Amino acid sequence: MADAVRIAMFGGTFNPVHVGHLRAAIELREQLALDQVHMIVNREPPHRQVPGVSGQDRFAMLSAAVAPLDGIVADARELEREGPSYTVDTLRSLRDQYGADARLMMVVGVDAFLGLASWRQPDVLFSLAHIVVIQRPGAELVLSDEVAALVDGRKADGIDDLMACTSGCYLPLRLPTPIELSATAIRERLALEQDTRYLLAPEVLSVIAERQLYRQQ
Ligand SMILES: Nc1ncnc2c1ncn2[C@@H]1O[C@H](COP(=O)(O)OP(=O)(O)OP(=O)(O)O)[C@@H](O)[C@H]1O
Ligand SMILES: O=C(O)c1ccc[n+]([C@@H]2O[C@H](COP(=O)([O-])O)[C@@H](O)[C@H]2O)c1
Repeated sequence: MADAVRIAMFGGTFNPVHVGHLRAAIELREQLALDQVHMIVNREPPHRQVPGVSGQDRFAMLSAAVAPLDGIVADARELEREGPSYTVDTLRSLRDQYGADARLMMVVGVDAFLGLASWRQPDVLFSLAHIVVIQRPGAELVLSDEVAALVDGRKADGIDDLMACTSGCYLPLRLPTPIELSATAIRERLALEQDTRYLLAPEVLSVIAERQLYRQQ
């Protein structure tokens, strides 16, 4: 029998997508031997203010950034749904697309993972996917009691163990090249008209210039 397909969802507000996200997607694909990484821009983040830059513009930056990358796609499915972009709905849609045998992984950075208990139907997430938590410099993986209870008994013993089943496990993962960078820091630089080269992909810089994004009113 052919090996089961390995798919990751790497979701974000991506306002804008930066090299921390892009290196993480590339290295995740390598480390987990993934067939496809779906980078998914949320339309309406469930847990923070609606971003000043539209979903379409954030998607345009993401699409341009991943166009040269093998096995990494910009996915618009959350932009096509009304209301807040709940991850549980997105994982259902990916599960429907790839089928019951697919190894489906939800990927989040440590900072996002620490808030898991306040997500919509956090226990259901595990019935749809594994959760892979990537380290992020400056964010320590110290779990609240609520998150500890959610992941209790689910920790995988490494990548092979994770890939032995379709969903339900949790794996903290160190990537080879952690990058200390946030979209907040980028927005601050852009607001001050400071140089953001080598923090953003050149393709993203072009979209920002063409669409005149992040300009002060
Ligand atoms: N430098 C990074 N290294 C690893 N993971 C990251 C990094 N930056 C963001 N992430 C992860 O990528 C996902 C999407 O993050 P998001 O789009 O909110 O970026 P951000 O840089 O955290 O943005 P902001 O500063 O606006 O909060 C989250 O799971 C987050 O933890
Ligand atoms: O489903 C939820 O309730 C939920 C709550 C908080 C965050 N998320 C998702 O987590 C991902 C990371 O969020 P962010 O804001 O750090 O980019 C992104 O895909 C969000 O839509 C999802």
